[in-house]
This record gives sequence, structure tokens and C-alpha cells, in this order.
Amino acid sequence: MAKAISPPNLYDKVSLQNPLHRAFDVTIFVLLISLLVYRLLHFSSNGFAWLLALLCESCFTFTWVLTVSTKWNPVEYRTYPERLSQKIQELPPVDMFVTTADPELEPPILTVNTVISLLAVDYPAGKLACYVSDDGCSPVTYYSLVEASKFARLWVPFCKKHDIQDRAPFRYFCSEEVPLNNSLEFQQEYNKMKDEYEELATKINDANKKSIDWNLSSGDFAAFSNIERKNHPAIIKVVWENKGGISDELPHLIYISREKRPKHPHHYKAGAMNVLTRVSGLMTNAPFILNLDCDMFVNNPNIVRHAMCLLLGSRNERESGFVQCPQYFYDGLKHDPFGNQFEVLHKYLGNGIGGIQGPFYGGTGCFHRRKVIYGACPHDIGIQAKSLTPVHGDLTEKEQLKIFGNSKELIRSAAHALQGKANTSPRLLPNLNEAAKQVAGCGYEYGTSWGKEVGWQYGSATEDILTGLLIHARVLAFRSLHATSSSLLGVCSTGGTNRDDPTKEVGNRFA
Ligand SMILES: O=c1ccn([C@@H]2O[C@H](COP(=O)(O)OP(=O)(O)O[C@H]3O[C@H](CO)[C@@H](O)[C@H](O)[C@H]3O)[C@@H](O)[C@H]2O)c(=O)[nH]1
Ligand SMILES: [Mn+2]
Repeated sequence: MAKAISPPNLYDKVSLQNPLHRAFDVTIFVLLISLLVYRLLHFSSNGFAWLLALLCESCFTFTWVLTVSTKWNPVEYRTYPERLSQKIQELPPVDMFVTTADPELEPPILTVNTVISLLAVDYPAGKLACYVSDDGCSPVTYYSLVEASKFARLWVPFCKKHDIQDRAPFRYFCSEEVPLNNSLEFQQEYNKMKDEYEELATKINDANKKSIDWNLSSGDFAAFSNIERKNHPAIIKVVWENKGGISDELPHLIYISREKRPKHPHHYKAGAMNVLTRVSGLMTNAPFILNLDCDMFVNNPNIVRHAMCLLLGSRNERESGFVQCPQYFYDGLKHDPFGNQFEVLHKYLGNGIGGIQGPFYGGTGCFHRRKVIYGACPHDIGIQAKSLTPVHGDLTEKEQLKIFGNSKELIRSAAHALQGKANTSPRLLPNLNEAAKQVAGCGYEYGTSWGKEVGWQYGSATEDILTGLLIHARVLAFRSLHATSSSLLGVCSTGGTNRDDPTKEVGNRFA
């Protein structure tokens, strides 16, 4: 049975130890050792087959011991977002990153749903900014975001007023049944929102099928004219700016397509994440960063507050280097034949790893500390930190230029982030556009520490493993956000080997 093992705070660490499981494991361990001893004792009187059996059983025992020791002390974290207001004066800002790479394989309607669900989270909007990285450099994606921000201005107040839980509109409207709420006012607003969403989906789908007449040569879309997907300058556009930092408005929404040139490596998602980190560092410089792939959406509007309980509620920052939400998927097949839900990983090993050092960084759905991404150790390990990493709060200007690159604005903001200071003089986002384009350039990182000691690591097609290992080496522990296990949901494979097909299916369901 579960019992609390630490005093109530912003979170409780709850032990999930099961004495019966432990008794089974000890019994199996004794039996395995007895078998190995038996093999050894009778080794000389048996032949080659006996040796082979001994080797196999030793390997099995070794991996079994590793697995059991990993899940020996399972824990779960229960978070209490309602206590945040008693514990801290002001909620910290969070920069939210969405990555998309291809409007064909990842239809913009899907990306738009991810973005809308992020814009609608229950958190002061003035503290949030959503940055979308488009590696496809697609005017359709940009157009979709512009249209989505117009829709979100109606959708977000509707969700907050009626306490809607499914804030990705395609999920909310996917049921044929109208939600049970008898008030006439709700029915009218529901019907209006449904029409608005259908209109948005039709517009985006028409744009994707190129059945509307694009005028790329002038106005807002001129930046997309005469460009190739893999050969173009940086395009950065502020789709929506929450000028006064007002809580009831929409968060900032910024579109970024980093510079790409044929002879420059772009480093896949890691490269996109580093550009997002630098541009957001210039613009909003929030101390916390959340990343979602464009095929996931927020299923629990309180997710950011839950994560803050773990990030702010620890005794010191070393105990929560990052907070990883487990990846779950919606509309999976019965009995999960493709193993999308990682049942064993999350339920058994995941809780066990939570009791040791915490989870691995798994890419999407992770809340990071900006200064840890910048390569620093949490402050409170002082001098020891300097032996672990060259990045710390007392860098000289020359060191800063070498590490972070040749942008004075970025260096200033990075110094603030490393010293744990807030952005002192917020500026209008469009005024930062030129500086942002500089740090989104493909040559910006040459000779710097980006991709090595700073930011998301290069050298592997998947950015999360190397980056996670590097962070694990610098920080003591990590938290897994299990209390709200389906807070984030993604598209999963429902057939065959091509994982992109279901993405298309889901994306087109409403269009
Ligand atoms: O050049 C690229 C390639 C990919 N992406 C984005 O990266 C994300 C993940 O790529 P995907 O191909 O969907 O990888 P998955 O295997 O589905 O993703 C899992 O594995 C990745 C690599 O380990 C992690 O980054 C992800 O967060 C994790 O969900 C998507 O949003 C893509 O749009 C880019 O932005 N630029
Ligand atoms: Mn994916």
C-alpha cells in the first residue's frame, strides 16, 4: 500500500513498495543463485552443453538483477498546484517550444492543435510565450498559425469560462455528442466554437492543398517568396504579442524558420531546439522551457502548474534538473499491439527509476531549466560546479562570446539566465527581430559551444539521449511527472511500419 514518506509540500514522494513483489523477487533471486551453484558444482561431470547453459543462466541472472534493482524502490510524485500561491509570490515565466519539420508529414492542423492547447493552459498568459520552429519553412504553417491565433482569441476564454479539459479543439470536437451542460448560453457558445473550428480547419486544409490563391510576393508572406526549403534565410515573425503581459490575453506566439543552406549541417531537431533557445533567450528569456513535438497536445490544462510544484518545491535545484512527462498516446489500438504506450517502461521501470535518480530525458514533454540547458550546474553546488562545466555565472565577456557566440544581446540575456535574474527591461518583440535573425543564422554556432557544452547536443540523429546524459552528469536528480500521467498525449501508430500515416489520418479528420 502507498504511504507518504516526506512531509506535505508542493509535492509528496509516495513510496509504491509492495512487500509481496519483494518476497517474490528475493525467492527468484535465491533460486537463480542455487541454479548457478548447482551448475558450478557439477561442471566437471558434464559436457559443453552444461557450459553453454551456465553462460546463458549467468547472463540472465545478471540482467535480471539489474532490472530488479532498478524497480526495487518504486516511487511516485503527487503534486499540489493549489498550494503554489501559498508557497511562492509569483509564478515564473515559461517558454514553450513546438517543433515541426514537414507540412506534408506533419499536417499544419496538427501543429495548430498543439499550439492552441499550449496557448490555453491554466497559467498567467503574461508569463508564457510559445515559439514554433518550422524546419519546413512553409508559408502554410505560418498562415495556419496566424489563423489559429485568431481562433485562439475566442477558444481560450471559452475553455477558461467553462473549465473545458480537452483544450486541443480537434479532441474536444471529435465526439458527435454535445457535452452535458444544459445552459442555453453554453449550447450557443459551443455551437459557435464548433463552427469557428470547422472554418479554421477548412481554411488550413485548403491552404495545404494549395487551393487558395497565395500572394507570396507582397505583404506578410513576402518572406516566403522565391525560397527553397533547404536554402533560405532566417524568417522570424511575431504572430501575436501580449504587449502588456496581461494574464487574460493570449501568450506571445512567435514563428521561427531558422536559416538553412545546402552546405551547412542543420542537426535535425537538436539544431532547431538550439535556435529556439537562443531566439527565446533574446525575446523572453524565461527560466523554464517546455518542448512539445507538433504531434502532441496538452491534455491537462494544469500541466505547467504541476511541473512547477516539482521544479520549485525541491529543497534545492539539484534535485530536479528537469521534469519529464511520460509519453502517452491517444486512440491506440486495443491491447496496444505496437507497444506505443510503453506500459512496462512507465508503470514498472519508470516508477523504479523515479526512486533512484529519476527519468531519462525523453525529448517531447520535458520541462527544462534554461540555465541547465546553457550548460550550467545549479548554483548551490558552488565551486564544485566549475570543475564540472565551463559555464557558470561569473564568466568574463571574452569567455561568454566564445561559449554563446557573437551576439551581445544573447550574451546579456544568457548572463541574466545563469545568474537567475529576471529579464530587466522587456522590449517590444518585433524590435528584437534583427538580433533574433542573427542567432537563427546557420553560421552562428561556428566556433562556439552550442551543440557541445551548451544547448541540445549534436552528433546523434536523436537529440534527447546525448543531451540527457550530459545533464545527468551535472545535476543530481530528476523528476517524472506521473501524478498527471496523461497530461500530454501524442499521435501513435495504428498500423504497419510507417509511423507517418496515422499522423496524416488524425490531421485530416476535421478538415
Ligand atoms: O530536422 C528536424 C527533424 C525533426 N524535427 C522535429 O522533431 C520532433 C520529433 O521528431 P520525430 O521524427 O517525430 O521523432 P519521434 O521518434 O516521433 O520523437 C521521439 O524521439 C525524438 C528523438 O529521440 C525526440 O526528440 C522526440 O521528442 C520524441 O517524441 C518533431 O516535432 C519534428 O517536427 C525538427 O524540428 N527538425
Ligand atoms: Mn513524433
